[in-house]
Amino acid sequence: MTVIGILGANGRMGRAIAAVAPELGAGLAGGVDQDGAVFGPHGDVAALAAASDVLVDFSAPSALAGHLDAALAAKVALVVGTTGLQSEHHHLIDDAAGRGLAVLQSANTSLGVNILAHLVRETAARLGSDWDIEIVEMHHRHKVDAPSGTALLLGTFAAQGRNATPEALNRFDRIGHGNDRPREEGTIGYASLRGGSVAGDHMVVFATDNERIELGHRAENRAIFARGAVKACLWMAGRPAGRYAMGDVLGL
Ligand SMILES: NC(=O)C1=CN([C@@H]2O[C@H](COP(=O)(O)OP(=O)(O)OC[C@H]3O[C@@H](n4cnc5c(N)ncnc54)[C@H](OP(=O)(O)O)[C@@H]3O)[C@@H](O)[C@H]2O)C=CC1
Ligand SMILES: O=C(O)C1=N[C@H](C(=O)O)C[C@H](O)C1
Repeated sequence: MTVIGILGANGRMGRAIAAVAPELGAGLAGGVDQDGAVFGPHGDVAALAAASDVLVDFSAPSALAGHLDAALAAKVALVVGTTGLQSEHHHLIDDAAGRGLAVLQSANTSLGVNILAHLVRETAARLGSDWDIEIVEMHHRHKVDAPSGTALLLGTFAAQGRNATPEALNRFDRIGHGNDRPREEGTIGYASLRGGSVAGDHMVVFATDNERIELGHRAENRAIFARGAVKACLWMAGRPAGRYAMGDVLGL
């Protein structure tokens, strides 16, 4: 049986993962957060890593470097679901993969969003730059990062469809830069709403003169992310070193 250690175990996602792991046939070594053990006998990340086949991290970007080091030292795979990652965090992940870690990073572990990402890439590839792309997301009032990691993931797939990088196309600054700027052709815009208990809604709008295509996904609860994360853990345990994505697990 694959045994999982949960990082960020006291959080909404950490608790959701602990709840679904048994029904998917995974064992639990325990869970820690920044204050130590949340459940199980292991009081820090190093001890938990040593007792696990794979670690799963849904915590905070500031914790990532320590979690990568602990996984490398214990020679166990790591699944990273934390969002709000900046380019320096992605470099740390690439570096750890180069130093022998099997690491999967995904801003959204649900099947539905990963299917949606492929539909977005395909749609963007078939439409010219006279089709404006806007990504709208809504999440619960406790979420700290914006735009969501999923919105950025969907924007990356849209940019790929246009043979471009998200860095070249993304625009985050429509508000606060004066009132004299029409939309720049070919760019990808983002809007973030926060309120209530929304688990995660995403909509990608392709708009041109007189018509629109809207491709979207609504998460009704966190169990969809938690099940995807546990499936990713089961798939990652014992994998060779390298950086993986949810599409590898799902065969997309
Ligand atoms: N990939 C995906 O499919 C999904 C990703 N997410 C992402 O997962 C992350 C967690 O979300 P959620 O569970 O809602 O957040 P919560 O705030 O509920 O939980 C975060 C957990 O991480 C712990 N934590 C915070 N900072 C640190 C640190 N520096 N070191 C160790 N542990 C730390 C917290 O401990 P404490 O309580 O002591 O502060 C808490 O246990 C977010 O980035 C979110 O966007 C969420 C859903 C799905
Ligand atoms: O914080 C959340 O809750 C979620 N975060 C992820 C994101 O930033 O995209 C995934 C999901 O939408 C829920």
